[in-house]
Amino acid sequence: MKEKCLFTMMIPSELLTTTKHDYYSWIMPLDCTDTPFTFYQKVSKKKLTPNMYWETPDQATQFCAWGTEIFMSEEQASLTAIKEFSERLSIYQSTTEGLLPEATGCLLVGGSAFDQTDNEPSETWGNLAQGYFFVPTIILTKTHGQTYLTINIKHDDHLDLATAFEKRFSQFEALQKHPIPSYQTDSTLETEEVSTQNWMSLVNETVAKIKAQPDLTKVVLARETAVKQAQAFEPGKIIKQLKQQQASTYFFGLSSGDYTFIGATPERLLKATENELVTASIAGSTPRGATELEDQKLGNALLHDQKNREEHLIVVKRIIQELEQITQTEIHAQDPVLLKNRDIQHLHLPIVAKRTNAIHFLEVVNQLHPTPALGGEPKALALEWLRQKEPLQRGLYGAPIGWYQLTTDQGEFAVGIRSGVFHGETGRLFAGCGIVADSQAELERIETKVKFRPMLRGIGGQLDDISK
Ligand SMILES: C=C(O[C@H]1C=CC=C(C(=O)O)[C@@H]1O)C(=O)O
Repeated sequence: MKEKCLFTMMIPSELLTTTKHDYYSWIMPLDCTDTPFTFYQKVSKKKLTPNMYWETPDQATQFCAWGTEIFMSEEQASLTAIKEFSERLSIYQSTTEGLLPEATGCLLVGGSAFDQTDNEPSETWGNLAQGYFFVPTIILTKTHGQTYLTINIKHDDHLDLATAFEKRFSQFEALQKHPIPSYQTDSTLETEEVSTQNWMSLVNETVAKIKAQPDLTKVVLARETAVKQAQAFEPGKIIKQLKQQQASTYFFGLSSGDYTFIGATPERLLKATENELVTASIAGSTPRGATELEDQKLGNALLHDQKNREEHLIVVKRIIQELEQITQTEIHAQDPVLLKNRDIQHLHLPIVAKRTNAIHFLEVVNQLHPTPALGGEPKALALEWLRQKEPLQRGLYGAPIGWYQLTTDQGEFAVGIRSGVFHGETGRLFAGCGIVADSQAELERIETKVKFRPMLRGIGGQLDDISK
């Protein structure tokens, strides 16, 4: 009882008297031994969904978000629909901070579908198939060394705000008291690359198409590995293993019901701050070497390889063209550098544009997605080819995943690659690669095999020889 009173007194008084907003958002700095990841493990183990975990490659920002009174799936989860939704909302926000810290407050979190016109029901993706976004009730964020708790309450005519905030805070405190879960050791994992021969035939067909139709220069083709084990996959355990095994990637997990999309992607789609739009071109790949010398040789060869440079330049040109159009300012392209992850190295070029005019962040995300690193060039022709020929359902694979701060029009989306979707004892991992006129099916098969590795490691799979 005493704790309750103390807590009620902490609620800023203006939050308790304000009315007529769609959302009431309270953001407070917190001294907390739990990290967003330890919290995520608890939330995920208790199957409190929807939930989302997010961590940036530099680890500067992490959050665990869960619970909701509003979620968007199916056609409501398209980038256009969530933009319209965000424009209608009126939010009252109370924070002791001057500026709202990153990934705190009234957020929309989640991911859109790769192809927002795909409305096939899906066993693989469940209700994530066409994208899934939610406004979380509780968010534990750690950003630039400080932890924050956000509680978001949706308006209701009969709402007693003090009671509503108290109830959420008690849920948060109850979870804090829970121990961090421990996990069973893995049971035997079965993995099967799906229809590899058909996929290689499609690579050959796509090369022939590109040669025959010179205005189509690149198509990114994806394939799947089916995975299965005796006990259900545990998202907290998978992300824990991913985090132990590699650095310098985003880590994300998005769950709705029994379906979870997980990944360790190196690729940023777009970060929007007040003054900048920050994106990157990542395309062109080679494996890591077994020794430092071999690694350097492979990296140098990649930097000077004409086919890979071309694949990369297609992405750079398109992103710059889109951003120049959006911001009405000129951007000068530099040469790419190497981005090295545990299993793979890429050609990488960060691209920064000034945020000059009142362009909606979600509109820029919509405009950029899919870049030619995931779709192809030109976008429309490549997507048409994929819709016609690619048999798998991409769902959220290769699509924007991240967070959007509704009160500031800022946020960050990564590209959902090096990823997989899990449901009970089964899962599907995805990997794709850019096909251009010079592509060879066998080399592309090997490249995608390397790209399955991060997630295979995360679920404790065997890593066989990439050439097999
Ligand atoms: C489509 C994927 O990677 C993209 C990102 C980086 C490099 C790529 C490449 O070299 O082909 C792909 O465009 C994937 O990992 O599933």
